[in-house]
Amino acid sequence: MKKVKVFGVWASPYSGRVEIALKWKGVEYEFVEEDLQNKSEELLKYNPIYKKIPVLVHNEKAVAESLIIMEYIDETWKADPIFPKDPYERAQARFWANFIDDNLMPSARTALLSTGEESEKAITELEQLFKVVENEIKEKKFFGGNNIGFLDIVALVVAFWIPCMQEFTAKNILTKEKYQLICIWSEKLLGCSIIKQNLPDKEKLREFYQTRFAH
Ligand SMILES: N[C@@H](CCC(=O)N[C@@H](CS)C(=O)NCC(=O)O)C(=O)O
Repeated sequence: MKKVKVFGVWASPYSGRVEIALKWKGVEYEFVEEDLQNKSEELLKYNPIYKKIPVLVHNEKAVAESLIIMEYIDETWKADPIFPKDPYERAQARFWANFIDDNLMPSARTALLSTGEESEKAITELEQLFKVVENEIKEKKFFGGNNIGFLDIVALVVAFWIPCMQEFTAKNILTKEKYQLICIWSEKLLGCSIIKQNLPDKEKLREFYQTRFAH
């Protein structure tokens, strides 16, 4: 039995980022696919508070919450660090990761998955949030500077999942015309082999969203 297990859902950007961090480090792991409509006893045991994926189990000890799991991975397997060395830069990376998860993701979910006034309002909000991200990227190649790191992996949701969802829902919010720097960064990130090889299949993802979020 492998000593590292990830409880996740193949289509989830949260478990996706944990898998990419493990691949980045070359850590072998077993992926346990969860059915969120019928959560396993193990998931409930390992994450009794939130009952959510992803959960990383290392030597029978469980760590929940994707951002915390990524920190744990970086501290446990030290080669090829994903966090910046400098404490200030590390603090900034955590700040922007929380911004993405607490502000951008909920807003994108409502903008893309709801309809009518609720969606319109969320689209306006999301456009403002994209402007903030665009301003943060500026001339950097990646979020953390010249190399892909923690924040780029977290922000993959902007480079991959949101564009897929836009395509599936025919809502064109994140465009090259409006957010040139985000789109240039996205292309570079998606061109990186570890990232490219570990993203879900787009057609499979489309089917997943169609069945899961059909109105
Ligand atoms: N803040 C959590 C969010 C994870 C999350 O939202 N997971 C969803 C799937 S994408 C989940 O497990 N949902 C099940 C539920 O809410 O019951 C993290 O970063 O790990």
